[in-house]
Amino acid sequence: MQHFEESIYNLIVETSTNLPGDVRRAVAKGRALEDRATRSGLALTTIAQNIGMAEHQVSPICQDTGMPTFIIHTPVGVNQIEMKKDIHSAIIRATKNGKLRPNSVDSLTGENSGDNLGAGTPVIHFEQWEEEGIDVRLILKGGGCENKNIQYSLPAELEGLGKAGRDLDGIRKCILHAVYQAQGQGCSAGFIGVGIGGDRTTGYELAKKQLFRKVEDVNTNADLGKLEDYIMENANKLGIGTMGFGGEVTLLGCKIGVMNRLPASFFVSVAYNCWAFRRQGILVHPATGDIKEWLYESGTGISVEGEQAPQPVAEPVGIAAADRAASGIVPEDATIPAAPAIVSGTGEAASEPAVPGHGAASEPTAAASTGSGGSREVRLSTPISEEDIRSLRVGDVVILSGEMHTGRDALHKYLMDHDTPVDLNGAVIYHCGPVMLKDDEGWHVKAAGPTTSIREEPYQGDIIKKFGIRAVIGKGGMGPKTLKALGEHGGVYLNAIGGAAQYYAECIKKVNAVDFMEFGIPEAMWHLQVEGFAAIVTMDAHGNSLHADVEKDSAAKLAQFREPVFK
Ligand SMILES: O=C(O)C[C@H](O)C(=O)O
Ligand code: SF4
Repeated sequence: MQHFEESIYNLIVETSTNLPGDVRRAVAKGRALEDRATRSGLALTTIAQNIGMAEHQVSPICQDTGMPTFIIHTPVGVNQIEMKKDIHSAIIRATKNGKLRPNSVDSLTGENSGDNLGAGTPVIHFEQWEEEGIDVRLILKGGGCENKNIQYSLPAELEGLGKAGRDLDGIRKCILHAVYQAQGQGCSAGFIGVGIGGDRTTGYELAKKQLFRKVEDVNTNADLGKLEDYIMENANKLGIGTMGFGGEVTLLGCKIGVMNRLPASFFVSVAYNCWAFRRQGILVHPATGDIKEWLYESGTGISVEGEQAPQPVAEPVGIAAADRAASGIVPEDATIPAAPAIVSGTGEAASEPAVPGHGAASEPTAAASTGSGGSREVRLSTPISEEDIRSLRVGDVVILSGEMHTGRDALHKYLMDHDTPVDLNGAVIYHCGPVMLKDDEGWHVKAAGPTTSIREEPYQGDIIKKFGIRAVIGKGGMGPKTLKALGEHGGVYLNAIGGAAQYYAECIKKVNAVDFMEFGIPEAMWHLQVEGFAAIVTMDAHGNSLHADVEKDSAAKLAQFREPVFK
């Protein structure tokens, strides 16, 4: 099978950079349901633009290319040992070429192997079958959405929903709760795979395998098909929205599988996948290793525009996101807009009605312009003053220029009891683990979207105060400890659009330097020169948190699903 390594390399690149057709149609459907001028609507526009950029630049849709997981069916007689060697070499090549982020980290030492190989990685499941061809499927599922997977053991008492029994209605409650508990942290709007039964291990495996079904297929089990339809009709009533900003679209797909269980156990396992639902497959010739056919429809040419009733919507700056997305590629001569789609073309930010429970925006600073609906676009350069930060309110869109510093799990733990290598007074910390490539000119950013910020909650408040940091950028929001520190010290949390890795890479004009390379590329402290980096204030220095409000609001909505539906 002399071409098998090349075929696997092509599968990896296609999966990482070109969102498949069925997923794009689901994103387009979601966009059609969301008001374009809201934060969620504009986040989806940024996502659409990012999808086109990734395809055009053949670069990772999201910087987190996850735990490469292969499910391979082979006819009898195929040498799986040789296949595994070819897969490893393709993984190494794809990592070296910046199509995968080095993601294999020693769980005890924290050391990143640098080439995505290591104990248990990549994941390769081989199964034999009666067919002649070799069927290879790959999913790249990132850590942030993997962290939102959840497993229920029935019967159980579920928050807001009461008792969940060992029946279809109990399963219904588990699935709704699974969508609720993810909030926006797993980069909603998401897709879920559900596994009913099995033991703890096989239940989760079944859930993940459901993600290999096509988005538009019909469940062969009529009862489960009805449950899938019910979930798709009702999960969006939770109002969590894209990125957890609040909105009409929280879930884009639900696929449910079932298997036998032990008498003592009744597990309902949910695999939560973000909007960057990257899975692809190939049928391979068993003699030559060539690709005979692709198993999921390519995304090329499939619009993520999403037809919407004509609405007075201000087009994003630069070439309209819709044109980029519709073409599926970013035209060669396209100038990537400095002010991103989060900000409308007229310089007005999302015309979101004022966030419930938040005061009207204070007087705009010199660099601000006021959009309708009370939110503003505020241009700031680092280092940022306390006055400028305290003038910001939840809902404002901040467009940043100047130097910012990446920092996530390893750095935050380190800074708790060490000093910082750079002055962080007035600085911006970006929760991001980028894909980076180095050549003779130095380091280049290949993908740089935000990571889930809640993981830094134990450290963030202390670090903000210890070093004088003014803004933290990430996604999914942070908790009460950080919110308190923002008020005491004068800081804000800015929510960037999760998964928009090409979008934000475009705003990074230069890599000034890097510290802590010993933490590995994703965890190092990258000092980046940015221009036009846009993100939304979702936690401000006045005690306001959009995340707390959406969580409270969606909890109340969840409770509406308490009464039995499937009797
Ligand atoms: O690891 C990352 O860069 C992002 C991660 O997938 C996350 O969603 O937090
Ligand atoms: S950052 Fe968001 S889009 Fe990227 S892998 Fe994590 S959850 Fe998915």
